[in-house]
This record gives sequence, structure tokens and C-alpha cells, in this order.
Amino acid sequence: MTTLLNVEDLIKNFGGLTAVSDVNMHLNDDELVALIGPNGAGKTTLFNLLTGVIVPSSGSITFRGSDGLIPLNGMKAYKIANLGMARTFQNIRLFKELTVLDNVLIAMTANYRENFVQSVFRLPKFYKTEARIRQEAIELLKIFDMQDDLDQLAKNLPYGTQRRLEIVRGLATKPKILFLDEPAAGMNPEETADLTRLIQQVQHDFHITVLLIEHDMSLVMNLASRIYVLDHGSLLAEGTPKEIQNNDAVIKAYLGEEA
Ligand SMILES: Nc1ncnc2c1ncn2[C@@H]1O[C@H](COP(=O)(O)OP(=O)(O)OP(=O)(O)O)[C@@H](O)[C@H]1O
Repeated sequence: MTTLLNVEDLIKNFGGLTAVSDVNMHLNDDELVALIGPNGAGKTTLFNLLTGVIVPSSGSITFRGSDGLIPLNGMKAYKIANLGMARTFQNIRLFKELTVLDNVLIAMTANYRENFVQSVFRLPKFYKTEARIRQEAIELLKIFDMQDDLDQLAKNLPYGTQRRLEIVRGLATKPKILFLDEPAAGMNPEETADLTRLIQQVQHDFHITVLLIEHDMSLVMNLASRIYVLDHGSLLAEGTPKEIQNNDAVIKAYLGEEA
């Protein structure tokens, strides 16, 4: 088992508030890990730190690339994305006026560096690549049962489908790590159950690492092989779903909150 992402003594202060406090964690390749915690625990801030949206106050984040360890501190978000890290956001961020297919194609083409001459003069190779990308996008959408929605504008999709499209867009960049911020937020129980199956299937079939923030405990307990629990910015516990469910401090801080 290889560690893909390693976080050491990570701290993020916003003025006088410490939103993330001395966090140590790691993500191995090919595993599904959940990050849970009460509202305001620092989960989204931690995601933002890992994906370069904000810079840490101190501590280190290291990614294992194909050529060795890469420090991510201070690296721009687009560079981190190019290393193979994709994310979805709590609030849906699709191109609402574009079709489903175009939303995915835009994410995919970020990965293809076509020869400038090929694309400007529309040489045959350009069309071949374009057809291949299009086919890949359609295959991906099929997995998510969206093959009949290709020409729909994103804004016209039902809410649950928009959330699924966000995940497809993340996958379209061929990530090594996919960060999902509350993928089931606002979904009904049936949609959540479908999504749980899909995330499981995708993680398994694509052999990627998934880190997900989620408030839906059934989804977390069914999906994750390991769980990190944050409380007031600090890690309260780490363990398997069973260990977390039986952890007194977690029950008090988080699960107890819902009881
Ligand atoms: N840009 C910011 N400036 C100041 N304070 C911030 C900023 N971003 C987050 N915070 C604060 O940091 C703390 C952690 O917030 P964060 O959004 O990371 O929590 P969370 O665990 O994701 O919560 P939720 O489950 O409600 O989404 C909160 O007290 C929040 O108000």
C-alpha cells in the first residue's frame, strides 16, 4: 500500500480563529476515506488546504507523484489539479448554460495537450482526438446513467442529477484522488442510496483514492474503509467505521449531536 498524500501538523488560522489545528493524516492509493465532524469542525477548510484553494498557516502537505514526493504547500490550485487531484464543491459548480456533454468535455480537454498546429489547422489527428474524447465522455456519462441527458442544459437537470454530473466532471480529469464535498447534500434517501452504490463502483473500477466529506452517516458507514473525525479543527479520532461508531469521544462530539 502506497501513501499518496501525507499531511503533517497542518494549521490554518483565520485571524484569531484556528479552523484547522495540528492535523496529521494520510491517504493511501485505492482507498475510500471519509472526513466527518460537526458543523464548523473545519472539514471544508481542510479540503481547501489540500486542493490549494487556500494556503496553510503552517505544516506540510506532500503528494507522491510518479517522480517522487512533491510538496504542495503554496502550490496553485490548478497545478495541484494537474497533478491528479479533482474535487467537487458543497455548492454545485457546473456550467449551467452548457449541455451535460459539454460540461464533461471541458473537464476532459483540460487533460489533452493537443499540438497547436493540429488544433489551429484542424488536421486529421485533431478530429480523431476529438472523437475519442467525446466517446470517453459518453462512456463516463453512461456509468452514471446519464446517456439520455447528453444534450440537456445542466441547469435543467434535477438536483440529484446535477450532483452526479459534478462527480462525472471530477472523474473526467482522470484524477488519482477525488475529493467529494458532501456529495449527497440535499438528496432524498433513494438518490443517496443510488449515489452510494455509484461512488463505491467508481472507486473500485477506476482504482482511485476518494476522500469524502459527508453528513449522511449511512453513506459514510457503508462506503468508507477509514474515517477521520474532526472537531473544533482538531482530529478527534481515526479508524474503521466500526471503531468510529464505538468511540465515546466521537459519539459525544458528533453522533450524539444527532441523537
Ligand atoms: N475564509 C474564512 N474566514 C474566516 N473564517 C472562516 C473562513 N472559512 C471558514 N472559517 C471558519 O472556520 C471554521 C471551520 O469552517 P469549515 O467550513 O471548514 O467547517 P465545516 O466542518 O466544513 O462545516 P460544515 O459542515 O458546516 O460545512 C468555522 O468556524 C468557519 O466559520
